[in-house]
Amino acid sequence: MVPFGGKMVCQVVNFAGNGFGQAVTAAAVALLLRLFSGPGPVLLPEEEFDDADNNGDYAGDDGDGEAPVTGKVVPMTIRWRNITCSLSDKSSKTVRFLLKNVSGEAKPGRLLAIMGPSGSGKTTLLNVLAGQLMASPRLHLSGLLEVNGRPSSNKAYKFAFVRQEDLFFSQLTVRETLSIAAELQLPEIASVEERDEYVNNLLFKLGLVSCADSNVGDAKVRGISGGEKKRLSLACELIASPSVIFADEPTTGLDAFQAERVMETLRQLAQDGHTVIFSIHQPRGSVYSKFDDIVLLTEGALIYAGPAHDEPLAYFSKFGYHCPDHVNPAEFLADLISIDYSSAKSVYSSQKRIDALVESFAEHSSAVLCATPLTAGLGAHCGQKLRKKIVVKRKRAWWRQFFLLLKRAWMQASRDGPTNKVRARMSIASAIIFGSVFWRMGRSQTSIQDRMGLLQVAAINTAMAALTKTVGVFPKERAIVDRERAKGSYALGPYLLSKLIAEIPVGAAFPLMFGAVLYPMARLHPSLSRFGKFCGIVTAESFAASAMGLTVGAMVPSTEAAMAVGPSLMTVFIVFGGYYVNADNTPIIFRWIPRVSLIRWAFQGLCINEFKGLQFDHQNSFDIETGEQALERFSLGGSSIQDTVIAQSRILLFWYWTTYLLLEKNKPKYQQLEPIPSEQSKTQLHLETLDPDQIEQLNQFDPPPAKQVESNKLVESPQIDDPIGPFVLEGTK
Ligand SMILES: Nc1ncnc2c1ncn2[C@@H]1O[C@H](COP(=O)(O)OP(=O)(O)OP(=O)(O)O)[C@@H](O)[C@H]1O
Repeated sequence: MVPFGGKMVCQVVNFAGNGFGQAVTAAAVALLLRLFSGPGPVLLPEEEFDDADNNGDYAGDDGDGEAPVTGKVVPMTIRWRNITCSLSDKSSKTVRFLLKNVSGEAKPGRLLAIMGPSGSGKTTLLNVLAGQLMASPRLHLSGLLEVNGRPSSNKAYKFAFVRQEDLFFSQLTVRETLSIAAELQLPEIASVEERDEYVNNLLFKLGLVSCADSNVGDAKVRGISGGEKKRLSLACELIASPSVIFADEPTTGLDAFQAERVMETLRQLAQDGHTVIFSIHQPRGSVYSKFDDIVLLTEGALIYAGPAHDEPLAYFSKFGYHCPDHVNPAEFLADLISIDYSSAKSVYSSQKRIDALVESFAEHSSAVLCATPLTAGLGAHCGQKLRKKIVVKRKRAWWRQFFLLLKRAWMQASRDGPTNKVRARMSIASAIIFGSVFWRMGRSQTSIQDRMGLLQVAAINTAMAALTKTVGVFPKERAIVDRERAKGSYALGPYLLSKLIAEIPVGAAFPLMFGAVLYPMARLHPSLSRFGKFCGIVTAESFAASAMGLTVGAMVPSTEAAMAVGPSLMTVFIVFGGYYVNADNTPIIFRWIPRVSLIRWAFQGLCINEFKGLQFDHQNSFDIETGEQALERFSLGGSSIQDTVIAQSRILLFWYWTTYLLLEKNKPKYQQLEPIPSEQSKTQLHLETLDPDQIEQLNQFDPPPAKQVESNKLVESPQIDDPIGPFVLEGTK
């Protein structure tokens, strides 16, 4: 089929008068309306933190904290030594050290806080310990990490990672969120009663009973509080009974009350036998008092690691840094290890102080490292057992995953009143605008052009509405899905299929509303079956555009990027939508585009549906008398509606398949921890990255402990390349 193009449009404009202008006006008005209405509601929650909720049924408050959570916690001791993480910059040939020879230990039943100023490497260290540092060719990561006396692999034991951003399906209640997560993660739960008991225990444990039946909510509709979201994140992570819990700044953004409750929850979890490691910026005194151990980092270097409470204060007082009475120790420590940027002099003096403290701790820690037996036999044995368990970890059957995900997707799509209301209003408003512009089209010759213009605009509007809705939501949903899939909760196939099916009823409602208002207003082909087909075609197009939105969302890293890419890509399909350009008149490389343009197929289907069987008023011999003649003139005569629907279905499947491949391909990849290189090769590796001046500087640098040559750059120190041995870091008493 050769679609009609520019020349034909000119001819039609000549005989149709203002039809083209009407179409452009309507499209412009619709576009403005869409622009000013914003990107539309977002289904998934933004990070929203708020005030305290004083009616919480919190475990720590009421003594319910001992309600058992199903699943035994296997004690895990994590030790790390000489963790060095560097970031190379090829253009400037420099290496920046994010972590410098960091060593430490986290034990079961203890709460370990990683503290330090912003940018000191807390999150980097946490990610390294959890094996979750995103891979990058510029990064180099080395060191030793062992779990219960065995070299660590993050698949060798169960761990939870609570990230800074809490992401949930906003329309599910707290209980539903946990129930579905439990069913997906624990195939061994066989009955509904068992599941409910498990979930109730978790709700008690995390102090979520009072909000169990509240929606999680999002930026548009208020749901649970920020602190409750954080505890829900913890609850979701606890489902698999992890031995180790990592939490990245769990109190950031929370008010003091909520922060304390979250910290109390972590302390309870530690008391239950979990090893808890978290980063924290500057806790208040009551929060600091809950820590068992701390690691103090500054500019990636260790300044103290060992017991918390008074030990670090005693340690630093040895160097003349005394914590005044009634001062929060955490604030004192934060000030001590931060660079004061208020003046050049203060920068110099604080940098000098920090360098000296880093050096002292390096010497001190090598002096106080002493051998302690591991919970060895038991630990290693448990590790082995776990490894086996995880290797054979079962997933729910494919169909069961599908039904659970279908249920969740349906709840999310159908309950999202605000989003659905806005979509409904937009569909009806667009239909009213187009219906007014193309009000009651008659059967004159000029109405042929009007009809074509209206059908093109209807196709564009439908596609854009579906696309913008999907790209506004999917990148965030993808983040949840990535996290869940990283836990092995389900496969991509059931997820995508459940999403497609769950969104059919809600997704179809809006094109139907659009059609129901526009059709009579514009007085399109007056027949019920034609009206049905009109709605069917725009609905199919809407799903194809949504599928395209999924691909865009899977391709780019953020909603903002998806919002930029999606409409731009759609513009290409609009240009080749069958109305504006004849593909035969374009360079050969563009001629395939109309075949994959969902707008062109929708337009073609709508035209066939509209024109077949219509009679037009005619006076001259060259006038168009029938709809068939009009279709012939626009090279649409040889096709059928069925062809166009099949083409739309193919396009839809193509975009779903592409989304699947992209999601598979863009799975997060983590940086491997390399063993510490031998002395010689390490020096060589380091020298390769330095310029002559820096090598000269390094040659003058003699003493063994870590030394900062330039602030936060070019740090290296010879390592003792001995195998990791059991050790403990102790503060000086
Ligand atoms: N993949 C990376 N690429 C480039 N720079 C990185 C990367 N990862 C971390 N950094 C840099 O390393 C430094 C330490 O980052 P990190 O997030 O660990 O600090 P932080 O102590 O957690 O800071 P904050 O408290 O502000 O979150 C920062 O300057 C950061 O920009």
